[in-house]
Amino acid sequence: MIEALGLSKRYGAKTAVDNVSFTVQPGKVTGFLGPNGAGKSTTMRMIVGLDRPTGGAVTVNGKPYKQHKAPLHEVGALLDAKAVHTKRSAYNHLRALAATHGISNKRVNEVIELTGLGPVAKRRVGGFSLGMGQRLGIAVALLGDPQTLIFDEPVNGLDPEGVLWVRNLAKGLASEGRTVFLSSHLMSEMAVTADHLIVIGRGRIIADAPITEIIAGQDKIRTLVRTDQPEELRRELENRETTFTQLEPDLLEITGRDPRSIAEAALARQILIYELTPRQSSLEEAYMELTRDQVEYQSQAIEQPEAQAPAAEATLISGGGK
Ligand SMILES: Nc1ncnc2c1ncn2[C@@H]1O[C@H](COP(=O)(O)OP(=O)(O)OP(=O)(O)O)[C@@H](O)[C@H]1O
Repeated sequence: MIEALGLSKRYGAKTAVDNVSFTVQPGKVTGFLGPNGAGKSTTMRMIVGLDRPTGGAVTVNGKPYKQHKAPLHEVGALLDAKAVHTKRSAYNHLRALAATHGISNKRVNEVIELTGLGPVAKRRVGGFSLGMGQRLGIAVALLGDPQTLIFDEPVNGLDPEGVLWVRNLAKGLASEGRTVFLSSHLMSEMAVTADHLIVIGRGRIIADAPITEIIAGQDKIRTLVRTDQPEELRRELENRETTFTQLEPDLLEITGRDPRSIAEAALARQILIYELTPRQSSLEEAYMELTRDQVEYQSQAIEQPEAQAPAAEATLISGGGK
C-alpha cells in the first residue's frame, strides 16, 4: 500500500507536485495518468526516496521508503530504465543488486527468465534496445519479490508482445494481492490494464476513482441518429442542453438527449428514424475531457496561410515533453 498525504514538490518557482493525497491499494492495478509534465515521475520518485518532498509525506507499506531496512523486498520500482551501469551485463547488474540484499542467484535467474532476458543476459547493458532496457528495469523491480511495485511508463519502447506481457504481469501481480502502481501515456492500454485510476494535471489530483466510474462520470449522453429529415428533428429537439453535430447528410450525433426522448420527439412529428445508437465515451475521451484545462504543453493547431486555407481541419502537432 502506498499512502501520500499533502505531498508537494517545488523546484525553485516551479511547483511540480501540489499538495496531493492518495492511497494506492493492494490487490489491484492502479494507473497513474496525466499529460506531459503533470508530475507523475516526480511523485513516483518521492515515493521511493529519490526526491525529497517540499511538503507532506508518503509511505510505502506503512513507512517512508528510507526507513525500510531491506527496501528491495518492500518496493520494486522501474523509474528510469537507462539508470544502469552500461558496461555490466544484465546478469551482473542483477547479481550486484541481489548481493546488497542477500538475494540468491536462483532468484536472479528466475527474474531473467520471467522477463525474457535469457538470451541477452550475458550481454553488456550499454548495447540494449529501449525494450530490453525496460525488461531489465522490470527484472530489477521484481528481484526482491516485493509487495509493492511502481512502474513509470513500463511499456515505453516495448513491442506489442512486450506490451501484452507487461499487462498480464501487472494483472498477475495484483491478483497475488500486491500493490501495483503504473504510469502510462497510453490510455487505451490503461483501459485494459488498470482497475483504478489516479489522474493528475499540473501537479494536482483531478480524479481518483475506479476506471469504470471515470468513464461513466465523464459520459454525457450521446446518440447517433440517422434520418432523412435532420433539420426537422433538430428543430424539434433544440434546447439549451442539447447539441448537434452533423456527421453525414443523414447522420446526426446528438448530445444531451437519450434515445427514447429522441424517438418520442420524432414520432410526434412523424419523422422517420432508421438508426438510433447510444454511444459510450471511451477512456481516452473521458481523459481528454478531464485534463483539457490541465495540459502544460498544449498541442497547437498549425496556422494555415489564408490564401490556401484548406477545407479540412487543421492538422494537430503533439505537444513537446521533456
Ligand atoms: N529536476 C527538476 N528541476 C526542475 N523542474 C523539474 C525537475 N523535474 C521535473 N521538473 C518539472 O516538474 C514538472 C513535473 O515533471 P514530471 O517529470 O514529474 O512530469 P511527468 O508527469 O512525469 O511528465 P512526463 O509524462 O512528460 O514524463 C514539469 O514541469 C517538469 O518540467
